[in-house]
Amino acid sequence: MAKISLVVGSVYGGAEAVAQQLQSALDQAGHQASISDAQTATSLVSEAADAWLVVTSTTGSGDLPDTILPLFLSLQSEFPMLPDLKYGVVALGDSSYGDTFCGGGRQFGQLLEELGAKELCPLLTIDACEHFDGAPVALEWLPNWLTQLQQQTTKV
Ligand SMILES: Cc1cc2nc3c(=O)[nH]c(=O)nc-3n(C[C@H](O)[C@H](O)[C@H](O)COP(=O)(O)O)c2cc1C
Repeated sequence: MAKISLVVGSVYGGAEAVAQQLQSALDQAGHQASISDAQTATSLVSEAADAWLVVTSTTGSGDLPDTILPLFLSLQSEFPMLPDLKYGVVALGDSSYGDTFCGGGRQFGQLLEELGAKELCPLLTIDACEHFDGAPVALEWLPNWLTQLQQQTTKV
């Protein structure tokens, strides 16, 4: 059983709905998952999760939504090193935006990498051009992420 904090960035609710479905699936799999309301690095780190699952859309031109931006900026300025943390990123975007496709999720993943956290699976992109509902795509990706989490947390 792992403790997992879901970190969500959403403008219109799509990423939030995906995060809720992931939380239910994680709970059903016997993990302790919660959607974090942390706005600062300190409060998120104090949740003492084994893993963070970032679920965020992109707004503007490759930017993070306002619901997750304060946390991102706080992590960037406090810069806590997180070598024991595992993470995954589920990035919602729209490929018609070209170069900035899923830029928000990519920025968050890049920052976590710089903080020394370990990415369990390559970032998942969910393209609004292809999927009206992103939840099935995320739920299909989740088991592999969980397998990696289990393997990494049982390693000595
Ligand atoms: C004003 C606006 C700007 C957007 N900019 C981008 C972008 O730069 N890159 C991208 O991949 N998607 C972009 N999107 C698409 C959204 O990220 C996508 O529709 C996502 O599924 C919305 O999720 P949400 O409901 O959680 O906000 C933009 C959407 C809007 C409305």
